[in-house]
Amino acid sequence: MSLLELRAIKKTYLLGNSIFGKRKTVEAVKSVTLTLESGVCLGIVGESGSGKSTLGKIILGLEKPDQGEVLFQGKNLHSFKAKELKELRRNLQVVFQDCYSAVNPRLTIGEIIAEPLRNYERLTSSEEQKQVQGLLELVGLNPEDMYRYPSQFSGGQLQRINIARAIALKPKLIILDEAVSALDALVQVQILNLLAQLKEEFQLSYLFISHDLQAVNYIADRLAVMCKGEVVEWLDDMGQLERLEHPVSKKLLSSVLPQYPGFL
Ligand SMILES: Nc1ncnc2c1ncn2[C@@H]1O[C@H](COP(=O)(O)OP(=O)(O)OP(=O)(O)O)[C@@H](O)[C@H]1O
Repeated sequence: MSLLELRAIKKTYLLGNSIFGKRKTVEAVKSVTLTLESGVCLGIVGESGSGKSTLGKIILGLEKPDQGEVLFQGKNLHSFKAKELKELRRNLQVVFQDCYSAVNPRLTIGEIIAEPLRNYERLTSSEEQKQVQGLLELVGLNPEDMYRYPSQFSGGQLQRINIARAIALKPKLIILDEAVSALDALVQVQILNLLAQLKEEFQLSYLFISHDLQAVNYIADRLAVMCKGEVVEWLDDMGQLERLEHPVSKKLLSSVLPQYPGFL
């Protein structure tokens, strides 16, 4: 059984009225079917507006698809009862691009990382402190950082804190939505290395959403290329990047393989 399965997902947004009074719509996701196996990092790449984030929001339950099904461990997400939904949230975490707005500036780092632990586990304060400090070390930060505030950290450090919070409950799947896109190149590589190491250590699965094929290529095991709401190409093996054929794939490829005779 796949960890995650999307079956013919469709999502259309209603926009404002056109000048003729008809409601305009945008088909953000047209008919997406894909599967993600346990322990795998699936990269979803595509240009801006191709529907990547909408897909992520649908999996997270932040948006409801107009048609289609999302199955998590074989079960339709939209049929989940309250208790199952709580369990799903434990197993399904997310790290967004904007590391600053993802944290409450008035809370200490310790409180931020402890939040999922407080929601799901009954720990004594010394157990909680030990876990938070362990998580900080795991993401390459200092245990003493738990007493500091978000404004005292760089973007890369804050993204490490967001990752620590995301792995606190040892989820099965983490959606990484442009999670390294706002960071400097060197910091991006450091965070990608950290994500790869955590994936191995905790057998995590990732859905790595990005417009940057270079970053996707660094971490993903498999690849889905999206264009105008559809998956237009699929790779089971990242070693076969040169085989990509769709014009959008070729355009994205030129950033990874500069010698590629594509759309430089
Ligand atoms: N809440 C919304 N209301 C109306 N249109 C939306 C909404 N969210 C997304 N869209 C539209 O749906 C399409 C897909 O957007 P989406 O954000 O999923 O793409 P994306 O590939 O993630 O791009 P980006 O990386 O720029 O966010 C776009 O045309 C976008 O304008």
